[in-house]
This record gives sequence, C-alpha cells and structure tokens, in this order.
Amino acid sequence: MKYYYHFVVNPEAGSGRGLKVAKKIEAIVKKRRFPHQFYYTEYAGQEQELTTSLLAQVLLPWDDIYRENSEMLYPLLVVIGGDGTLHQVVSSLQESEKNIPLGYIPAGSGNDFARGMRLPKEPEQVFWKIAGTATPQSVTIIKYHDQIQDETGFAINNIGIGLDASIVYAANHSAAKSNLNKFNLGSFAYLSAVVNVLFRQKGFPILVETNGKQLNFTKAFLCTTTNHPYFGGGVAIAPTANLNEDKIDFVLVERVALFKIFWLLALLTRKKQMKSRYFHHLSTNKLRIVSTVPQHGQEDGEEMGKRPFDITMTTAKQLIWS
Ligand SMILES: Nc1ncnc2c1ncn2[C@@H]1O[C@H](COP(=O)(O)OP(=O)(O)OP(=O)(O)O)[C@@H](O)[C@H]1O
Repeated sequence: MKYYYHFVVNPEAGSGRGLKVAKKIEAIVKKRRFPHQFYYTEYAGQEQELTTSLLAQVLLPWDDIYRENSEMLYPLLVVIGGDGTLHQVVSSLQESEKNIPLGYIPAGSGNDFARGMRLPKEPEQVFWKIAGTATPQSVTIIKYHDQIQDETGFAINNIGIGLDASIVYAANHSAAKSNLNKFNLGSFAYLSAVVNVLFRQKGFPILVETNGKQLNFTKAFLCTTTNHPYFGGGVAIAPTANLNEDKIDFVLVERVALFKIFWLLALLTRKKQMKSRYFHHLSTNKLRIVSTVPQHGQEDGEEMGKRPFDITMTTAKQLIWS
C-alpha cells in the first residue's frame, strides 16, 4: 500500500508556524515524488469545509485489506495545524461516522494532543513516522451531548467548565492579544488572562454523575474532562490519563483561598496535585456534569459560550495514523 497524501493546513496556526511546517513537508513529498495535494485554509472554520468535501470525493474508510494490497494508493488525510484545527477536522470525520483515519503534524502553540500522543518534536520526524506506518492506531476521544442546547460534539483534548474556559475567553478577548499578536507575543495575553481570571473566577455549584454515583461540589473552580494528561499547552492536569484506554478523566479543583491556589499550582508543576484534598480526580467512560449557574465552557481551547450546562460525556474512537 502506498499513500496519496491530502494535507489540510492552517497556515496561521502557531502564529505562522503552520505555513513553515507545511513548506518543510512539501519539500519532502516533492523530492520523493509522493503523490500529494495541499489544501490551505484562508479563514477560520474552512478546515471543516475542506474535510467535508474530501469526505465526499476521495477519503476511504479504513479496512485492513488495504494493507495487503501493494498496488493500492490509499488516500491519507494529514492535518497540519494546532489543536483547534485538529478539533474541527476530527469533528467532521466523527460526524460522518465513516471510520476515516488521519495523520497529524503539530504546528500550533499549545500542541496538547501531540504531547498526549508523544509525537516527535520535529515535523519531518512526524511525517516519516506517518509514512512508515502501515496501520492506524485507535485512540480515545471525548463525545459530548449537552441536554440544554441539544448539542452534540467531539473533543480531542478536553472540555472544561469554569477556570480554564474563562482563561480561553479572556485571552481571546484581551486587548493585549490583538495588540501583541503581530509581535508574536500571544503568550503574554495568555499569561495576563491566567492571572486576571485566577483573581476573579468565583466558585460555582456543580453536580457530577458517574457509575450510578452523584457527587456534589458547592465551590467548583476548575472542572475539566480530558482523554490524555495535558491541557493549557503542556500542563499535566491528569498525569495518569491515557489515549489508549477506553476512559476519560475528570478533574475538579475547588475554589480555595488564593494562597492555597498558588500552593496547588506549585503542586501541579511537580505533578503532585493528587496530594491536595481540594483536587478531585476520577477515571470513567461516562460522565454527566450539571452546572445550573452559567459558566464559560471550552472544548479543545475553543469557546463554547457562557451558559448553564447539562453535559454528558462518553468515549469515542478516532483512528490516528501514527
Ligand atoms: N487561515 C486561517 N486564518 C485564521 N484562522 C484560522 C485559519 N484556519 C483555521 N483557523 C482557525 O484558527 C483557530 C486556531 O487554530 P489552531 O488551534 O490550529 O492554532 P493555535 O491556536 O496556534 O494552536 P494550539 O491550539 O495548538 O495552541 C481554529 O479555530 C481554526 O479554525
């Protein structure tokens, strides 16, 4: 089996890193004469449109038969971009219910999914790993349904209600981001949003249901469901989570006095957060979270809006060429 590579690229990911990575990969596939085509997005959300048209025209569901067929030119979708781009493409693939695999070459600023997958750092190495793979691996992602909005979706990293989502919102809407992005200092906007929100985010009541048990928290602060350890650009919030297990991990941190939050952050940097009694963690394959007080939500770093939630999360499977 050989591949016809279909590269969907967000050139803007990682403040322009997407384009640089795509050019490196283009040099390889041209030199080696690998059949390929590049599709560059020109605006946010176009990656979904491109995926939908590739689904209709060229992509084929994976079947082990292809592996045996040396004459076969299998159409392989490869995403070059950050977590947000990957989120959009995977959502389109999942909605199609066609069991389509994809390769992923990270080029964002956070790259949490790539960390969870333990992909090599250099894009060329990631490409050669894809090119040398004969069969995709099945990884666990999150499927959700929100009862209130009757909305279904998928996440490749995490879904958060509360602190992390407020940070995403604040960073996206901060004056610092729009002024500083052109100098490549988006991370300053992120840091200032973190500090700002840490001071302002209040505790909120939340109900969690899993395995027939109900847990009530009166002062939730950070409430995140994840399928691998990392969030927020490399913070190992759930160190024991694993993409290859049919489980999702739920993490809740209670609102406590500010000095205790800084203590918790210090524990977090050493992956010792489990020691705190304000840190709660569980691993499951089905979870319902109810927040009647409107809170910001985020899915893979994309805003879900400020709203009440009654959200049920289960595991889903995505084939990754790696
Ligand atoms: N050509 C484009 N111009 C502007 N935005 C785009 C374009 N193509 C895609 N997008 C949008 O950019 C957003 C962010 O992309 P992405 O997450 O891949 O990059 P990033 O934020 O730099 O990386 P990370 O999420 O890993 O930190 C996504 O919502 C995506 O839909």
